[in-house]
Amino acid sequence: MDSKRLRIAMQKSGRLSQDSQALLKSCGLKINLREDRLIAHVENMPIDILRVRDDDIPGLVMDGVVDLGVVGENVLEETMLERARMEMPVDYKVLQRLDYGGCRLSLAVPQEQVWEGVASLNGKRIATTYPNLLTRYLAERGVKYKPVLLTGSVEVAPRAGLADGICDLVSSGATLEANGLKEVEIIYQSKAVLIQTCNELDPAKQQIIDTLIPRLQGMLQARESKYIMLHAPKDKLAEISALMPGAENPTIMNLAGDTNHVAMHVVSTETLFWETMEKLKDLGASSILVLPIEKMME
Ligand SMILES: Nc1ncnc2c1ncn2[C@@H]1O[C@H](COP(=O)(O)OP(=O)(O)OP(=O)(O)O)[C@@H](O)[C@H]1O
Ligand SMILES: O=P(O)(O)OC[C@H]1O[C@H](OP(=O)(O)OP(=O)(O)O)[C@H](O)[C@@H]1O
Ligand SMILES: [Mg+2]
Repeated sequence: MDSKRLRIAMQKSGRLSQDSQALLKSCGLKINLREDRLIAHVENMPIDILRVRDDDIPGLVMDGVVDLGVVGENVLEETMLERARMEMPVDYKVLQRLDYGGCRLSLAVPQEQVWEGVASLNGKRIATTYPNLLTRYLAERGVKYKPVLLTGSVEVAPRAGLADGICDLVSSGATLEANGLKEVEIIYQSKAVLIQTCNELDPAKQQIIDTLIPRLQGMLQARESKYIMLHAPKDKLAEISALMPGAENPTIMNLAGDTNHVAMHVVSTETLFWETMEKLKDLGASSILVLPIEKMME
């Protein structure tokens, strides 16, 4: 592998892989991806993408084997605790928190069990893939438990008689429900993050990162912003602006043949809910259009 090319580690397949690929593509990277290949070359920039299991990403970054990595904060924190325990290096920099991979690490017990707080887990068997995060959480609360380490299918452990409860990732809660479990305590909230090695980088690599970060931030900002166009009565402009978050400096234009109304264009930092649109209408606004923004640079 060419050491002058920036190396980014990403999950090969799973919950983060599609979104991570899409985000890099939206930053202008042309990724020549072949499903069977573990390294994908970026055609238009000196970047290589390493496609690995998500568990390996924090270690690859902390050991300086890759320059950047995209991983869930849950895996990052778990790896950090594990490596600290083993007295291995744990240095990394968070370059950007991302807007996908949102989930929580939660404790869950069988639905029929009456929940009387974490103290009731004392001496119980808990199945998890995240023993370090779980141990930290329970130790802070004076609870000693018996870990049952599983790397997948954690939710079936109680029914299979392997454990009394579980500690696993939840987003919609459908997997817990399908396995007769209820979420009783959230122990960690997570999203995907872009991290960088603390090793000194070649200036050429640093320059690529300096180009990528504003693009990435522009994409993330654009994704949560909307371009709003509407017609507004001139005497209600302040009230109408106040309903649209982040819309401090709207563009105001005259409307041909109408002296009472103006056209108003606004970049709002949040999407507009139906309820807000209804309030705008009550204030006399009309022709309200909400458009997605593809890219942004301030
Ligand atoms: N239900 C979910 N909703 C949203 N994000 C999730 C969900 N489950 C997991 N994640 C996030 O995505 C990451 C990857 O999850 P996935 O289930 O694909 O991991 P995995 O099975 O360990 O994959 P790998 O084969 O790479 O080890 C998790 O560590 C977490 O940050
Ligand atoms: O609350 P929910 O929306 O049901 O999501 C939670 C499930 O999602 C994740 O697994 P995933 O589906 O990624 O499969 P895996 O365990 O095989 O990796 C996680 O490990 C849970 O099992
Ligand atoms: Mg994994």
